Amino acid sequence: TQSTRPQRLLGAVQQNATRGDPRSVVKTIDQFCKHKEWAMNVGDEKGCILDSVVSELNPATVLELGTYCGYSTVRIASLLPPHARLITLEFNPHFAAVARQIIAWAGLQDKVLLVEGASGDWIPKMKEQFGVKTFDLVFLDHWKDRYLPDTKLMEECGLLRKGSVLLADNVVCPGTPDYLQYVRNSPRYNSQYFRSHLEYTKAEDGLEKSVFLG
Ligand SMILES: Cc1ncnc2c1ncn2[C@@H]1O[C@H](/C=C/CNC(=O)c2cc(-c3ccc(F)cc3)cc(O)c2O)[C@@H](O)[C@H]1O
Ligand SMILES: [Mg+2]
Repeated sequence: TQSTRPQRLLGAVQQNATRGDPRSVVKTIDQFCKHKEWAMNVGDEKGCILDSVVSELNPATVLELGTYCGYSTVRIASLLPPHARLITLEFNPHFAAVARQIIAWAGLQDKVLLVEGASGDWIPKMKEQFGVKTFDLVFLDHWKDRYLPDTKLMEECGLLRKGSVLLADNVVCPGTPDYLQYVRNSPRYNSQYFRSHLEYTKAEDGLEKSVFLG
């Protein structure tokens, strides 16, 4: 049977990255996407911005929406303090299976909880199912038309506190116009655009960092 791109990406990690070394997993995926096949990982340029936001925030609880192959999951989890936890939501079982193996190859499975299912179904269950109070950081990188409804849902479910940070990928390309308009015009957020490029290309893209004001 034909392999899928995520399977080929996993193969590259298993052949070239050092087990237990998140940086080598990240580097291997970026090499694969630059020289073999493009894939929709946040990439190394926006990834450095992601790293700086995570390092500065030093979050105890992180939510990622849209795991895909686990590239940003590995980047974030590798920067978390020992008892911090990252919950990542992915509704495609094949992508989830690949991501689990990539997260395990990086040795980060103890910090990461990959939950299979749709964000809209799981966000309302975060408190009762996982004992989450609020999230210090949310990384949005799933279907672009879900950023706004899921943000409103997180507000309604009391999952954001004063100072919680939303970091959104692709606010320029493919673009998330309704989400941007909301966080940039709502009095409940302080929003900032970090200009960068679409992963592995010269096209413009960027990350929007929005601090919830409570
Ligand atoms: C409600 C719900 N619940 C759970 N999982 C969910 C979910 N909605 C989606 N997912 C999951 O998350 C990933 C989806 C990511 C979507 N990302 C993009 O479409 C994307 C596209 C580009 C891109 C840019 C220029 C182009 F020409 C082509 C593509 C770049 C990117 O960085 C992207 O992120 C994928 O793994 C999907 O199964
Ligand atoms: Mg993205």
